Amino acid sequence: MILQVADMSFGWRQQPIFAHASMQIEQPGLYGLVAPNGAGKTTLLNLIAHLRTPQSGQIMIQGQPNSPQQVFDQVAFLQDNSVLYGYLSGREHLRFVAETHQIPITAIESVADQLDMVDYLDRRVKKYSLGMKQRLLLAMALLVDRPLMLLDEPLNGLDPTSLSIVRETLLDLGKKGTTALISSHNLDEMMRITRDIFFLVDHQIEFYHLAAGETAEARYNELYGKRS
Ligand SMILES: Nc1ncnc2c1ncn2[C@@H]1O[C@H](COP(=O)(O)OP(=O)(O)OP(=O)(O)O)[C@@H](O)[C@H]1O
Repeated sequence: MILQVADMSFGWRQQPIFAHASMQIEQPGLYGLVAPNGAGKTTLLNLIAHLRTPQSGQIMIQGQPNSPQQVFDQVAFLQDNSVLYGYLSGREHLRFVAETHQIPITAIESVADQLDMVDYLDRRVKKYSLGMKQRLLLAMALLVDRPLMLLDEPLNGLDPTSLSIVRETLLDLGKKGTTALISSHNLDEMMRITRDIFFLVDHQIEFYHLAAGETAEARYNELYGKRS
């Protein structure tokens, strides 16, 4: 089992987010994570990555509890751009990631090339646009190259060209047997990446495979109220 969340509950003081929720990923591949704003997508990714602790229940990665060591060994996490340092360049971020994970510095060039970032790699991040930051965050996750990738809104703020670069990158990851859990509000783009989607509904995590002809938007509207 690649990822197992079992009977997990987590909430803030007045607000339950998960109540005895469970999820499983048995097969490698790309999986979507979809829910309305504030439902708990980022919280779920933080719980899996051990940045938050559930009040009850278990989270297992590759059959082991999600200890900090297990997360370090098995998981690459693309968080939001608040984890970036404005006064450092993209290359400095990638160097730092490579050093802490004992990855050869030469891997930086190929990741930067793959995401078409070479032109701005030496500029300070405070001068980056939102889309440039998104590509740097994805580059950092790709460099770490773990069997399980947690990608929090990797499609956010991308122009059509960047979107197609990122889409191809994610599809390649899926082909090489990496597992990625990808949150997004961009349902059309999500469907081009995967038809296997986890939806957060009533404090539970529901898996759904979109059948041929079915759209993520129709499923979303069915689950969250609006009728099309
Ligand atoms: N540190 C915190 N303290 C209290 N409540 C929090 C905290 N962080 C998040 N929340 C609340 O937890 C809920 C889930 O937040 P989360 O960021 O996981 O949602 P999300 O599904 O990722 O939302 P979005 O689509 O807007 O990114 C929200 O209602 C939010 O207000």
